[in-house]
Amino acid sequence: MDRIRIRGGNELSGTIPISGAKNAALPLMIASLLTDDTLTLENVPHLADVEQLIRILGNHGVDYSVTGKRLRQDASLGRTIHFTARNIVDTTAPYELVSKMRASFWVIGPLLARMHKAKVSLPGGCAIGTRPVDLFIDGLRALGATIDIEAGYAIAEAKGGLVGNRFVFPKVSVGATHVMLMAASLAKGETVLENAAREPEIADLAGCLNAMGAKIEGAGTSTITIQGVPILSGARHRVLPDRIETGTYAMAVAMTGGDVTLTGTSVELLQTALGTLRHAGITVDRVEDGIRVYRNGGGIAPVDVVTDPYPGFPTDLQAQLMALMTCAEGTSHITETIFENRFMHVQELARLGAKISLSGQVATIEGVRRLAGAPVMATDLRASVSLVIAGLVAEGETTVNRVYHLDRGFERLEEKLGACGADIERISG
Ligand SMILES: CC(=O)N[C@H]1[C@@H](OP(=O)(O)OP(=O)(O)OC[C@H]2O[C@@H](n3ccc(=O)[nH]c3=O)[C@H](O)[C@@H]2O)O[C@H](CO)[C@@H](O)[C@@H]1O
Ligand SMILES: C=C(OP(=O)(O)O)C(=O)O
Repeated sequence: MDRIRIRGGNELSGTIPISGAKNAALPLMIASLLTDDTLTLENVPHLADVEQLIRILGNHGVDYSVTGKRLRQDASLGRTIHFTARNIVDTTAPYELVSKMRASFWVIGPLLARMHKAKVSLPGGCAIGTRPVDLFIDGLRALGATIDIEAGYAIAEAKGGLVGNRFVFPKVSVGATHVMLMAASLAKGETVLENAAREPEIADLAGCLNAMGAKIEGAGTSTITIQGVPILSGARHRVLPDRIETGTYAMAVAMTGGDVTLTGTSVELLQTALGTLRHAGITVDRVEDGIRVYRNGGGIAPVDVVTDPYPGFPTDLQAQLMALMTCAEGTSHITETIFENRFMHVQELARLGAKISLSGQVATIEGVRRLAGAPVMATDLRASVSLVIAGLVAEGETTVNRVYHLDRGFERLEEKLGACGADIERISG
């Protein structure tokens, strides 16, 4: 199993190219199931989750081909992948494939819409909470599907096809909003989604679906209206930049000090998180094609943050912010409101000398003068990268084990950080 070894103490300076967003690429790839034409996606990141979803889609009959690989020697590769679901050969998404990744459950939407049936294993993904699927089921039922849960599978049918309806999400859900967008695009008549997720990845999917011929208005707001169409065509769409990767590297620079420009990304995608960094005393500037982040000399000020659905502070940056706050000059509080079990990095950060106490969903972080390197274990995707951030300033050597979590969501992390001066390497085997 690969490990990442870091020797802490180096400032970061230089340029980090930001990849396409994992959490946009996944639903966009799944949207290829909605048409027998070719959906071409540009700027697709090279990640374990993307490769796994290619396997899942392949099982349903989606062919793919890759172009635009390794055009440049820097890390901003952004592959172009062409997906064609000429015939859906299987409407079952088996446990062996789906259990590895939460988003794979989302195939239920397009399969139901196009094939009027689907049998999909209940999902896996990061163990950050119970992560039920009730909202998906209630939403699809509102569009006329019958759904039973049997032996770990959701078995769904929509004889005669899905029919548009009004659906009010009782709770904001990114995944359920993605699925309802895809399903309603091929339903008969109008669907109105209320209390929909507003994440940029939702608007990205809607933009792609509209390019395929869907009629969606309001994506990016909490009310989305979809006029169903009988058929969708192919399209070409560029995956939006990864705001979580952007925020992660911004926090890494905040942690080490130095001066880094994050390219191919935009401040608009993560205003709240960048605002938090400014409160912490970090300078964040909009520059052409990206964001410049620097901290020269000054300390890190403590902050109080609550995670929230977009446009709030993202739960996917909570662990990274906590790593940063371990070195703040004072006490910070971070409240996690999205997932009930997303503090697994706390005990690993403590191995490096962090002082963090937990009370329910609130973490209190008392800044310390120094962290010291140690072996640590990645427990989930964002938790793993928080350990890398801490390792960048910890004195001595930090080894992050179970790097496969990192590979789900960070493209060429050690290369990107290494190019900016970090002493970081991957140890294979
Ligand atoms: C691949 C992807 O894009 N993953 C992101 C997506 O996950 P995901 O789409 O799984 O997250 P959701 O927005 O659905 O989850 C939000 C909350 O709703 C709950 N819930 C969700 C569905 C449901 O049927 N019932 C229910 O109770 C969840 O347990 C959680 O407490 O959004 C999360 C919240 O921004 C991010 O952390 C994940 O990185
Ligand atoms: C939690 C995440 O992913 P997933 O929803 O696929 O588990 C994440 O991207 O941080």
